[in-house]
Amino acid sequence: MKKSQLAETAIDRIEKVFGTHQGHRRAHARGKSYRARFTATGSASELTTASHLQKGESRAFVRFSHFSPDPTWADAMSPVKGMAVQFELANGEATNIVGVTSPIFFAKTPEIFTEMLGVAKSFKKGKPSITELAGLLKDYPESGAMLNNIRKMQAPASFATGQYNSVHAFYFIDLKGQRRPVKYLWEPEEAVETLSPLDAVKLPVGSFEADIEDRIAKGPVNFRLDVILGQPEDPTDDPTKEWPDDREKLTIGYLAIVEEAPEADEIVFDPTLVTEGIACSEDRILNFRHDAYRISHQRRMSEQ
Ligand code: HEM
Repeated sequence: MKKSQLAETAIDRIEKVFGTHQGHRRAHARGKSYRARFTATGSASELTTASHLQKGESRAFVRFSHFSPDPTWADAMSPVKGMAVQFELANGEATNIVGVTSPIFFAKTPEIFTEMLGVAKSFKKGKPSITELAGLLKDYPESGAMLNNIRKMQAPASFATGQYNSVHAFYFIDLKGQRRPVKYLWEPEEAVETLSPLDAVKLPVGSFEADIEDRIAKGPVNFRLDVILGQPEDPTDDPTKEWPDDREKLTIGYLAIVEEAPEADEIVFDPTLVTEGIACSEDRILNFRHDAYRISHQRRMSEQ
């Protein structure tokens, strides 16, 4: 199957499992968008020629979200939260960093992702095909481990207290053309804080949005942008694998989120939108996301 056909199938299956929600993103449907200022420290200059990572300031949009494709789900049912950032570049172009509060993804390839959604379809009818799912998890143990983690995972207490991972690796490319694998990590200025599942279920729908609005009304909500520097043995093609904890981290910038920006709701935060000085890794899930996000965008815009 061609990559774009597989992406159509994946989006069709998301709709089958979670419903079609007119005008909404087909994943991370509920969220809130903001304006931000990004200040690059300049410490990435030796590793990449990317213009927004040279010492200085740029403007950005940020969208916080709950992972569910169903916008009516309670905040607690989406322990994975998203933080998508789009930087405006001096040449009029843009580039994105899209993060979630999990360091890994549950499927290694687009085919596995789409196959798993095909099985999940039966959950909706209240008759989970346990045999099929068990077979699938036996074939893909990395997915089983991740799904177990999600079950145990605690949501951040606020969008402002989450740590957001790019999950995929990217390459920084320096002036001489040398490539260095990196992963991004947004670290909150506030202490990292999570919610117990018991506290999370008490929260009314939309409480995360109300909380972040309150915080921003009082002053900027701040994040630090770190890159984790990969070593040659670290996998760059597998989003189900974390890199070892002891990898060097470099702080390359600070983000101050300052005001609401509903106009950013239309943005497609395609993680493959990189700029000169940065390249996507070979990770097939990362590259698949380009088509999936385009299709979701087409569908949601045609419904407005
Ligand atoms: C097979 C893999 C994946 C598929 C098919 C997929 C699909 C989607 C779709 C359809 C959207 C909505 C796009 C739009 O309408 O603008 C979306 C949004 C999002 N996805 Fe994924 N996704 C995948 C993997 C991931 C991974 C690995 C991450 C981890 C960083 C991620 C994080 C997000 C976030 C944070 C958003 C919200 C972006 C925003 O605020 O607009 N996704 N995803």
